[in-house]
Amino acid sequence: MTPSAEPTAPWYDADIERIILSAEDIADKTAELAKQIDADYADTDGLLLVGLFKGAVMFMADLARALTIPVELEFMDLSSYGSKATSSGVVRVLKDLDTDIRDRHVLVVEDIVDSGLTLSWLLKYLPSRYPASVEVISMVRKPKALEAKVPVKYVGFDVPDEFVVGYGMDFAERYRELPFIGILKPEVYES
Ligand SMILES: O=P(O)(O)OC[C@H]1O[C@H](OP(=O)(O)OP(=O)(O)O)[C@H](O)[C@@H]1O
Ligand code: HPA
Ligand SMILES: [Mg+2]
Repeated sequence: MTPSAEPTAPWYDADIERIILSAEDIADKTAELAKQIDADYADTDGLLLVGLFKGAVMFMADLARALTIPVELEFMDLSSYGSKATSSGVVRVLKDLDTDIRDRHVLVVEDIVDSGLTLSWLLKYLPSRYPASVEVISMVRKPKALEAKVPVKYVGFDVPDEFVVGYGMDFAERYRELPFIGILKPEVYES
């Protein structure tokens, strides 16, 4: 599909190499994952969704509305990328949890798992707060995360090892609002 086939943000066409997941692909997958999660947590008193700023905001909003079990929304802000296209390798906590997660069923919501560094750090940190359980959902996953064996229970799509943007994902804070997920032209982040 060419970028201009999506009825939005034509001013970004020049920067997007190709769309890999349309808004419809994303919505269909969200509904499918929500159904699975509804069933998996049917016998619990509900879920605490922990979204990571800022990338997971779109997925968090859509997933929360697609689920039928009771959910509460919580956000953390961890950063390892800054304005670059490669991870700095160091995870910084910019905003911690505001609530006590003890005995709660936690589902970490991510837009993307790439090197797996952010998630590996978080999965070591959260057990220190004694949740009843911790699982992870991510709309997309890169091959490096698969190799690193980061435990992502619910995965929307496996995507190629290229820099992707849209549906919450940015490059230098741009492109998050695109309703689709596309590959950013390398000349945009190499320049
Ligand atoms: O698996 P990793 O290699 O750690 O990369 C994935 C993380 O990187 C991005 O966040 P970023 O730190 O760029 O912040 P943002 O969500 O505000 O864009 C993305 O939203 C994930 O949280
Ligand atoms: O490919 C990516 N795109 C946007 N943000 C990211 N954070 C890690 N990998 C990516
Ligand atoms: Mg980012």
